[in-house]
Amino acid sequence: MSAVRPGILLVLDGWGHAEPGEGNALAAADTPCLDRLRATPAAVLAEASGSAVGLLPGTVGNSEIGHIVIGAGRPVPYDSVLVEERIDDGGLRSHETLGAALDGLAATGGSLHLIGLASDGMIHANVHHLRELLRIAALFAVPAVRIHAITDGRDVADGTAAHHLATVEEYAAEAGVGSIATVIGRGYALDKSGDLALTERAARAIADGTGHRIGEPEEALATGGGGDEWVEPGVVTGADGQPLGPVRDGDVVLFTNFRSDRIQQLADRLYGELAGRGVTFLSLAQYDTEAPIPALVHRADAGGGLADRLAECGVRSVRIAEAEKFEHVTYYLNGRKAGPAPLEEHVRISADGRTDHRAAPEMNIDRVTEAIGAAARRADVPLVVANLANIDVVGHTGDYAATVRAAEHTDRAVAALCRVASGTGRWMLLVGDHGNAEKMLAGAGGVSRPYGGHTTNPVPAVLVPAPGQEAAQPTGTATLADIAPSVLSLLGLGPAPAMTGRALW
Ligand SMILES: O=C(O)[C@H](O)COP(=O)(O)O
Ligand SMILES: [Mn+2]
Ligand SMILES: [Mn+2]
Repeated sequence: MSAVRPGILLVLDGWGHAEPGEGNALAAADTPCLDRLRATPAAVLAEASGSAVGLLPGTVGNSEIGHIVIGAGRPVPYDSVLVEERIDDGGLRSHETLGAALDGLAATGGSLHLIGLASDGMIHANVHHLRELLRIAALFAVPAVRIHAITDGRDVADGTAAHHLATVEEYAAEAGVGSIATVIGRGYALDKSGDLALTERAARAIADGTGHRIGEPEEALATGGGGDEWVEPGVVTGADGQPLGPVRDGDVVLFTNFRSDRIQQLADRLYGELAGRGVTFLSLAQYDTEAPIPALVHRADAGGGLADRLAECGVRSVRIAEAEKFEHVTYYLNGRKAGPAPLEEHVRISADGRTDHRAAPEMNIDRVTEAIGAAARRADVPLVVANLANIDVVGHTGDYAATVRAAEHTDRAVAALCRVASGTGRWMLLVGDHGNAEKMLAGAGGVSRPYGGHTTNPVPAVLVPAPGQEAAQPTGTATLADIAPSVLSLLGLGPAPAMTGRALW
């Protein structure tokens, strides 16, 4: 252990790279420390999207796959890709569990309820997967398919929900089956903060048709004063004036999101109410729900990475992030293994109740910075791993000015942490997990709209050497898969056998 050279791995969430220009909040921000670090020879750009990290080519990065790959030291086929593969090889059409559930509906005259985010944001869901599920329902002659469409405005530009609802309707017309039964903003349906009152609004609309009544799905959008994300749960009524889609005993509910974190609160809530009434539950990909919901597509193994190697070498680490990104520096970075690995300590900086990140772009960065400092000062902790959430979380609001301020708060924190690192004899490795705030405008049809989503841009990665340490200049193309081998090498340890990335410094 004495040979281990202590360090800090600091993930700046949503820290992407793009040339300065309109909508680049990171380039516009006054960030003297980050600018200085990025100008050193130890700075490099790393691929953080598409096939470099295990996504389909050209797909924007996200926090889950970003942290999974940072920890695994290799690209890991993401759930979205595995779903696409099962669509392409016919595995979904011939899936036994799905087939049995749909055959059951054909026999009883029940309904299939498809619940998921209706956009092509490719972070939580892809509306094209819904197209395949509608086609399968038609093949099985399912009598009725009710679509519970969750509007986005976060992974895609705000104001595009009408377009995505039209796509869903087009797919239903093409398959000859399926009607939109509810339209619900993701703020309600995909809450992950534990605000069960929001989930309840979504669950009531889906389960028993309680909510604002509408004749056509598009009418729901008029309530979105807070944008597509906050469309009030709208319940479509049929010719008889009754809600089209309450879930009846014996129906089948299939969640179409491939990413678990934001749908699982709703999935657990609906399961709790409906599973006892003979409703069958399925999910397109594997979820981390408490409810035992069978998945149609299973996850790739993401183990054998940094956490396993640290445990094997007896190296203690402390993981620190605020609530929004806590799972990322623990569960995802550890290859989706729950609970702390041996010799691992977790520090979760709880949210302070301020939910408008535009008004408080500093979030809890001071408390996170203090916690990193406290861990770094401990001689028994060779590795501190932390996430600074501001750039990504504030970036998601689509508010350019607030995001500039988030970057400036981040710069101030990084400057303080450089002093901590040097004062405690540590190296510090900074890396983004995907792009976000370097692109705050997105154009379609000649119109630029505020954009709070992620990007395909590379991310900066930079080593701040420990006092007296030489930092080599990295060569070749870097990716997030190179971070775990780099961290191990900086600690003075070799990579894990499953890692395909390489040490950059
Ligand atoms: O869930 C969210 O907040 C966004 O859709 C994706 O952001 P994340 O990948 O950074 O969590
Ligand atoms: Mn992220
Ligand atoms: Mn994000």
